[in-house]
Amino acid sequence: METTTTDNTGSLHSVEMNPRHHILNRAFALIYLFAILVLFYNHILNLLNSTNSFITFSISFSILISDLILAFMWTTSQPFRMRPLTRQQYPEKITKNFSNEINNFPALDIFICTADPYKEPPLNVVNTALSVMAYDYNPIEKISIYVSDDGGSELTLFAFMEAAKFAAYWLPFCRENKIIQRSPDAYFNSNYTENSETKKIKLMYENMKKRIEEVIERGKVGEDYINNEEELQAFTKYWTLGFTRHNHPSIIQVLLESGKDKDMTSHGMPNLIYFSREKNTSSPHHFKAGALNALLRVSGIMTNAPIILTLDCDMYSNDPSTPQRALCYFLDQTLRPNLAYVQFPQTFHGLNEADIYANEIKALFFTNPMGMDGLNGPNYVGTGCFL
Ligand SMILES: O=c1ccn([C@@H]2O[C@H](COP(=O)(O)OP(=O)(O)O[C@H]3O[C@H](CO)[C@@H](O)[C@H](O)[C@H]3O)[C@@H](O)[C@H]2O)c(=O)[nH]1
Ligand SMILES: [Mn+2]
Repeated sequence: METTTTDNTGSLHSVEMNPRHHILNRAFALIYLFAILVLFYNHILNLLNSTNSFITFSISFSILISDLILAFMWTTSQPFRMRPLTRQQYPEKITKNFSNEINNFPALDIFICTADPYKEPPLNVVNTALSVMAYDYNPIEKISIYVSDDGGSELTLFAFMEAAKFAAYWLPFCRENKIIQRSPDAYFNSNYTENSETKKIKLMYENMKKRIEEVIERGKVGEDYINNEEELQAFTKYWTLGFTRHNHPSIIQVLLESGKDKDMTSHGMPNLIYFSREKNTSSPHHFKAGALNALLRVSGIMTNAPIILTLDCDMYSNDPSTPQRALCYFLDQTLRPNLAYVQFPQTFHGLNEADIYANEIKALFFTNPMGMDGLNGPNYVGTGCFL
């Protein structure tokens, strides 16, 4: 396939324009436009011939209006087909060409928003967090994960206390075995090779899952689930009489402290912070946007990383080199003045194979953003975005 690729050797990323793609898209648009014009010509003829009966006139007229709306929608989507771009990153070059960067990646703050422990099970949020805590990042201590809980739920905090303990085993397991799926749930549902080590870690995951699910079922964290004085203090300090999810002071609980907490192999760990912003019924909370604003203020004081990744609670990262891929753009000084964010597309799991209902939403996450990239840059889809 003939393509135009811009890749100065040593560059951390390349951009590819496929001229055949462009010509075919444009030719198709032209043929389609011609067909639309013929259609409207036909509609107008029908309209003129139906003036003697009110009913046939109104039918012809309403069909014309509907087709006008569809043609308008088609026209607005066409610019995205004119100049689509494909991008490629070379994270392995960060090590080669930026030897001084390898031990000095910039700090990265990761925001994960959740809002309700019953609609968004904490076990899923834990999987989201573990998939990014286990990123290949050097040093891992530079990563800080902030979990924003708009549900203000002790159940979510409990789930993350458990996750912090499990992470001490999960992170070295992923690192040493070069696991790709670093969300435990996705990993144990994949075709992994079973051996004594995977059996052991699966058992630990199942234990954590059982504890989290039992607590959710009971609706409160019983004393028998609390392991130490520190945990007890966190629950009794915040969840006092009069605490409701719509009315409570802010809660910040540091569950893992990088530099202090180590995993089972004495390797460092990222920061893990549970956070629930202050809420009261008299002021609007502005949903996820409000949560992100509060996270910006908290992280600004605690870690203030130059790069932030935003994630929803119902997703996980499926590639441990993701932050390095984003760095391929952020480390490029020539790109920097015009670079607002680096966004990854969402892919969905659990769809039927042929995706007959188009649940992948390919146009929203692939086709349109790649087309916008060739014009002025893609729109922000709200998640999976480094900024
Ligand atoms: O008061 C709230 C309400 C929601 N959320 C979180 O916001 C995220 C997105 O909400 P969801 O209900 O899952 O929306 P979706 O339609 O699945 O998400 C898409 O649409 C949202 C609204 O446009 C964007 O914010 C998301 O990034 C985008 O993935 C979730 O993590 C929620 O936990 C909060 O933190 N606080
Ligand atoms: Mn969602």
